[in-house]
Amino acid sequence: QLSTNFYSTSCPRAISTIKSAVNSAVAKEARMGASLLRLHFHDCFVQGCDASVLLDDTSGFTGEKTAFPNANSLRGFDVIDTIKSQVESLCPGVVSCSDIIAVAARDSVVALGGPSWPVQLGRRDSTTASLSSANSDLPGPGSDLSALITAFSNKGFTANEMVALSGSHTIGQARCTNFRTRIYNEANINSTYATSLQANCPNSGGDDNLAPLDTTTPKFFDNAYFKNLLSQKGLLHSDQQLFNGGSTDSQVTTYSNNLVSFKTDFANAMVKMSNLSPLTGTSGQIRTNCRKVN
Ligand code: HEM
Repeated sequence: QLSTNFYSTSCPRAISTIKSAVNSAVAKEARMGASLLRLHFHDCFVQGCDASVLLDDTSGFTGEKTAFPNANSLRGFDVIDTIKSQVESLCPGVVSCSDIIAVAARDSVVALGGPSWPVQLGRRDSTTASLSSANSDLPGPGSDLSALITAFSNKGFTANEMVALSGSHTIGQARCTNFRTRIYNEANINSTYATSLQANCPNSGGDDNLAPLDTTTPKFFDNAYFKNLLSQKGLLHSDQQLFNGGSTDSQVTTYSNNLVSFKTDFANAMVKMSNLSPLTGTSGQIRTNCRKVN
């Protein structure tokens, strides 16, 4: 039901407006590209790509922003607000918040040197959100390979697609609280790498101190993430699980040697992720303000 030309008559400048805004946000801060990509993932894995992740908590409504994977972690809400107000002034009540996130995620990857993909459009926005689904459906950084495979399989993805999508961690940052156990207690980590991370992630305190998920080129969407895994330089426990003597090792090796095959598989998996259970037709609504139900 979605189509790439959904707004071509109702809001012809919507897509170029989103792209310009993403390009300027990424030019200002490269990490914002990573944050917008992650926002799309955390939207789509919880109730489908319906912008449920954008809804603010109020006294009578609990959204997803305080879920463990999101709280003090998800970013990019202001950029989405800016884009939304620009497209609202062009075409009031036409462009959904969920479509804005989907296009912004694609444009972010392109801005950082990654592949492009066609974004199907026509998603509508939810009137609900689910804190409990956000807590249960988004995989955590302590997950083992089997848990990662299951979390993605629950959303219809193969293990191969899970590995390709994990290549997102070639950009962006993580907080100390999410990799502390790994750098102090795990054996399958490069010891020089672990020691260097410990300087900015003490045994206690500094929970929000950041380190790049890709230690070599964190502002560039390439295959360095997979190369790092071969030398046990995955930042998160879950990252290194993809190359730890298990069934996904060979795919990691392939991606580390073949940038084109990673980019192709990543783009295809993103198309699939972007299409997770959209609201269409008369379901949901086009929110005026992405942070609240009309
Ligand atoms: C395979 C399971 C995954 C796990 C366990 C996981 C976990 C995490 C964690 C813990 C962080 C750091 C958050 C923080 O410290 O505040 C992170 C960051 C990030 N994740 Fe994932 N993630 C996974 C898959 C994905 C997927 C599928 C995507 C996108 C399609 C993605 C995109 C990102 C990006 C771009 C960042 C950096 C965000 C920023 O710098 O603001 N991740 N992830």
